[in-house]
Amino acid sequence: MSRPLPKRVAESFTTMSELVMPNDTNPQDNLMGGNMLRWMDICCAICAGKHCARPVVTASVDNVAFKSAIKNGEVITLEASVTRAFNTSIEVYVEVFAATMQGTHPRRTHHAYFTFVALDKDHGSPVQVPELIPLTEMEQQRYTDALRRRELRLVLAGRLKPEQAPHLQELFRPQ
Ligand SMILES: CC(=O)SCCNC(=O)CCNC(=O)[C@H](O)C(C)(C)COP(=O)(O)OP(=O)(O)OC[C@H]1O[C@@H](n2cnc3c(N)ncnc32)[C@H](O)[C@@H]1OP(=O)(O)O
Repeated sequence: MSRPLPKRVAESFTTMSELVMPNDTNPQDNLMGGNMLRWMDICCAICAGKHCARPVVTASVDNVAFKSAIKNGEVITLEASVTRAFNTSIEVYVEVFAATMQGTHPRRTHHAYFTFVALDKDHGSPVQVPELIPLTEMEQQRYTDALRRRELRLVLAGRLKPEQAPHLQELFRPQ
């Protein structure tokens, strides 16, 4: 089967908002990390599904730091965009912003890279994804850096040997 036509980042850009409710929080009244991860996964999965036009599954999540607490009653907004398509997998970047319901105390609270794999509808096996066309300077930067991030996560997952990761090695080479 031929590879689907390439797509631009804007074609799958996804945003969603959630109001943090008592059921989402811990005894300190802060949003539970697990709930945050769940919403990040959902937002990224919608974005990945739009890009691939196929069923997608989460293959991995890179490091997520919980630096800034989000309080009960605050509104969070998630923004997800595809950074690069590989063969059957794509990398999606998600940023999370929080603010009060009145829009005060706005801040960026979380960000992470998710990897999704597109599956064939009939057999559930990985299938080729459309390539990504990065247009803006930021899209091109994320696209370039995605090679290094991919190598790092595949090395950490035991799927790639460090000596097979040239973009990653470049980081550690003296200038
Ligand atoms: C939206 C959701 O929450 S879905 C629910 C949670 N997710 C799941 O249940 C997924 C369960 N896992 C799976 O089904 C399988 O492990 C799959 C489909 C992700 C991968 O299956 P594999 O048999 O490893 O497939 P295969 O070796 O062909 O690799 C397919 C792609 O996955 C990528 N991949 C596999 N593991 C990882 C990983 N840990 N990190 C990043 N990419 C990975 C490979 O690099 C490859 O990408 P490429 O074709 O672009 O080079």
